[in-house]
Amino acid sequence: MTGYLDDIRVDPSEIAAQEALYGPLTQSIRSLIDAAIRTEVDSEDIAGATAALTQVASLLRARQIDGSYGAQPSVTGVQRSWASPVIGVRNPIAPPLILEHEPDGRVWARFRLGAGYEGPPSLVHGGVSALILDHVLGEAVHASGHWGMTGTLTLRYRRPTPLNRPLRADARIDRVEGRKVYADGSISDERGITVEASGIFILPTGYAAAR
Ligand SMILES: CCCCCCCC(=O)SCCNC(=O)CCNC(=O)[C@H](O)C(C)(C)COP(=O)(O)OP(=O)(O)OC[C@H]1O[C@@H](n2cnc3c(N)ncnc32)[C@H](O)[C@@H]1OP(=O)(O)O
Repeated sequence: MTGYLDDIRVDPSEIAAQEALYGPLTQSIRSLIDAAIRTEVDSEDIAGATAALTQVASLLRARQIDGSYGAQPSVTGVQRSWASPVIGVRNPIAPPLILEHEPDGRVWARFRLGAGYEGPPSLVHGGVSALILDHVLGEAVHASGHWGMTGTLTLRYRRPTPLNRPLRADARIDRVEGRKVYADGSISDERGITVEASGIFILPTGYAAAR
């Protein structure tokens, strides 16, 4: 079976050029999502904005890939997750998280979540916290030289997570048992942990280990 991480390398300058091109587009749409949720302009302006956006969408759709973005190769030959809803350079719904990797394998990110991530009023939606923790735990698994699909993700919501405040996500792997990698992590605000997570990531039958 073909490995999930194909060993194809793309010229770094081409990737940098693509990031410089698509990054600002994504940021504009991110800002648009927030504006669409919070706007109080009159109905004529809403109608004008709707028409303008329909035009923009058809401009972008003039040439596009079939289906979803998939696993595009990166400089290092591993998957380039530009469509990820957590870290994606080309996904406006990604906060995005900029992940930092420590030499001991810990993975963390600082971020803020605005109006587009609301659950209870002025608080982060629990599913959004789960999304972020699934990804950050998965990254810790990947950083350890393993790869796996999320088999089980267990969350404990200890306190509400605030919108529009500095947040931090942390993850590390706990242990490896055969094809299963156990990882732990959390989201914290300035006062400490708000959500704790533990996950079991499983290398599917028939797939080769990443390293
Ligand atoms: C770097 C990028 C980070 C990205 C992070 C985001 C990750 C994701 O969102 S992944 C998407 C969500 N996850 C999925 O869709 C997974 C769907 N499920 C599957 O594909 C399969 O059920 C899968 C891969 C989990 C296991 O399938 P399979 O390889 O057939 O497992 P199987 O042979 O039955 O079991 C292997 C071992 O795992 C255990 N196991 C199987 N399923 C689970 C599970 N869901 N939870 C816990 N343990 C499990 C079995 O008991 C067995 O344990 P042992 O070896 O001790 O007997």
